[in-house]
Amino acid sequence: MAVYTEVGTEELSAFLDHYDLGELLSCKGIAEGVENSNFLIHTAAGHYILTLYEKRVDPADLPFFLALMEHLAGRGLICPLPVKTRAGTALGTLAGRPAAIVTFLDGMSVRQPAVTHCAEVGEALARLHLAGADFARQRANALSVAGWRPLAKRAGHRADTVAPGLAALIEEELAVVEASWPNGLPEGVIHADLFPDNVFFLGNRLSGLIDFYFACTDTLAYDIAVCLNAWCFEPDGSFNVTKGRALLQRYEAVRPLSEAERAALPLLCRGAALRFLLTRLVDWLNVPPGALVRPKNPIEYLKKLRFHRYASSARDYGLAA
Ligand SMILES: Nc1ncnc2c1ncn2[C@@H]1O[C@H](COP(=O)(O)OP(=O)(O)OP(=O)(O)O)[C@@H](O)[C@H]1O
Ligand SMILES: N[C@@H](CCO)C(=O)O
Repeated sequence: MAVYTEVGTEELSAFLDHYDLGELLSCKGIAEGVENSNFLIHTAAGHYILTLYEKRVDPADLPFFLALMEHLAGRGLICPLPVKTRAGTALGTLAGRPAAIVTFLDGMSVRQPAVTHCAEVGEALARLHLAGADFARQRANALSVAGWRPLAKRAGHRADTVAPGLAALIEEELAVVEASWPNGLPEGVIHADLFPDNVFFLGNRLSGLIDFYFACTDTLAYDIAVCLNAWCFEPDGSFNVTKGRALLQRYEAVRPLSEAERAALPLLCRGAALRFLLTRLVDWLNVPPGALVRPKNPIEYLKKLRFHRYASSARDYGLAA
């Protein structure tokens, strides 16, 4: 579920009075997502998404996320556009929470991405990276390599209750990525969480990207590594090199990779798998009693990490020599 905060019709109508969206016709809570409370609202002006930002989002980061969506939409990327009040602000307060309204995007996410979906996402990611190149704001990635050891500490030896030997494996992986994490690769705005549930399709054509709430300034190729992890593995845990090739080729058709980025790809993929293994592990071990949120399975990322440990070059991901 992802409605943590309920909103009364009267307070929502009063909130909407600040916008040029006309009368409120309906408001429905959206079950998907785990971070924030989301509502589909229908007003005289059309359909919109209302988001109430919950505890894991730092309110100080919200101007970055909202300005980024506006910037990217302004450069032709299909992503939610924050709607402004008559006074010109995109961020307000509703039911005691920071809140924003964004445009509704048509389309549906895919559960089992096919090769063609991977290709589409590769192109969209490259376009996002180019569109973000002149975005003036910066936001450090709190979940990059320096943020992983504190997560591992939070899990501690309880990791072994999820898979025997996991605590030691995490320790080994941290040592590798901390010692050799690449510096000096091209940086810019990255989405950092472009999983299939954050990409919409109409048929086989990509129709929009959502959920920019992990976006930050970081290594562009790391964003590719996140996508290779999220899009190109099969349910049995094997890497589908045809999907990898499709994603990388369409990315490179828009933004070719440098030799240094290609060489770093296996390590970036390894780091990205460790990042999602760790956040999932911490969530898995700390489900609040009675919570309706179903944590995501960390083991999926342990399997992916095992693949990356044996990958020796970008060719293992489908990139031509
Ligand atoms: N602009 C939009 N247009 C259409 N639907 C949207 C839009 N934004 C969000 N949604 C719907 O709301 C759901 C949750 O949104 P989102 O993924 O941003 O939430 P979240 O709580 O941040 O989730 P996550 O767990 O992915 O971090 C999406 O799966 C989608 O169904
Ligand atoms: N995409 C993340 C969840 C946070 O959005 C995961 O699958 O672990």
